[in-house]
Amino acid sequence: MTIILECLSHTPLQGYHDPVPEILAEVEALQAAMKKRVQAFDPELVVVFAPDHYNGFFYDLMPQFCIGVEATSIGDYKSLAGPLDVPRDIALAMSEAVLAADIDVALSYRMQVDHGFAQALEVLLGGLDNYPVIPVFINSVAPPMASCRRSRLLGDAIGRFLSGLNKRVLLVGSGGISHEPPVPEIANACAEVAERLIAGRNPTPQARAARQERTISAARQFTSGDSSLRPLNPEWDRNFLDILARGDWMAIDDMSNDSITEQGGKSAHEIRSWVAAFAALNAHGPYKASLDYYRPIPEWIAGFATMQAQSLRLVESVAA
Ligand SMILES: O=C(O)/C=C/c1cccc(O)c1O
Ligand SMILES: [Fe+2]
Repeated sequence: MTIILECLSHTPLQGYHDPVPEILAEVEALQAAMKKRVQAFDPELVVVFAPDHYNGFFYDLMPQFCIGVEATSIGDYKSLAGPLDVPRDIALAMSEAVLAADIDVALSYRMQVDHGFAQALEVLLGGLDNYPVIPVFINSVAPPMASCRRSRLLGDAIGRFLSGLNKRVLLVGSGGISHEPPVPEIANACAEVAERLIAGRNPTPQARAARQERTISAARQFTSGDSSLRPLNPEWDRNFLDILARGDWMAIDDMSNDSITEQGGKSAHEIRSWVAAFAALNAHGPYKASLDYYRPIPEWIAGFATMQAQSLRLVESVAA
């Protein structure tokens, strides 16, 4: 089995409210390089860890973790819509292995995913169904949330399962780092918004357009400095990325949910996708990681980063 990892921030604002052309070109070149790397690796299985933003998962029944046995992307903002090519038997076996490791993961035969999954799949794989993909949802916006430590344990259990497969596996983590887009919260929502958070599946095209317009206009205000949204936090971002590069799992376990919100913003909890992906890689043995890009991009409301990592076992076997 060979295994590599690619982690990346996502933002649905790409293509709606872009930074200056030099920065956009920088990110596009980076994304093209990631795609080329993945093509060269030619994965036989992709496991993607990502959050949802009240498009597929709602408070009518909000799991902390969910493995998709069948999944469709809804196509919010400019993200691709359509089915993912999920290898059902492997997804089921993975769920059993995770449950056997005492992580109570949910299972979905009709998972709906949004730009959190779809953007990463498009960037890395060139589409939603070009490779077999198992989507793993991690709750990152809907309090109460499980701890970062639990995401590490989820990733570890999945990594140990993957180690038993004789396949080339690509691990993907999509989300973060510091950012606080205008995602509503149930605690202080009016009845109409609360209903949307509890049971807002498949909104009307008008409701979807209004939501997207609110985010774009929030990004304009955020960029101009006239916003109550929590600012990006490059120092916190770099520290988190360094923790992952070093594999400092004690530091991960020490990250409280309150500290993540305070330092990184309400959507910084998406770092859980990175934590799970790195923990899955770590379950296979020591790894070597590199931070390929970091820049706070206010136009996208994103502490925007990409990292790649390889199992040292893979490096050794290639070098031998
Ligand atoms: O779901 C939305 O409407 C907005 C999500 C968003 C906005 C900005 C940065 C991100 O990472 C997001 O997921
Ligand atoms: Fe997000």
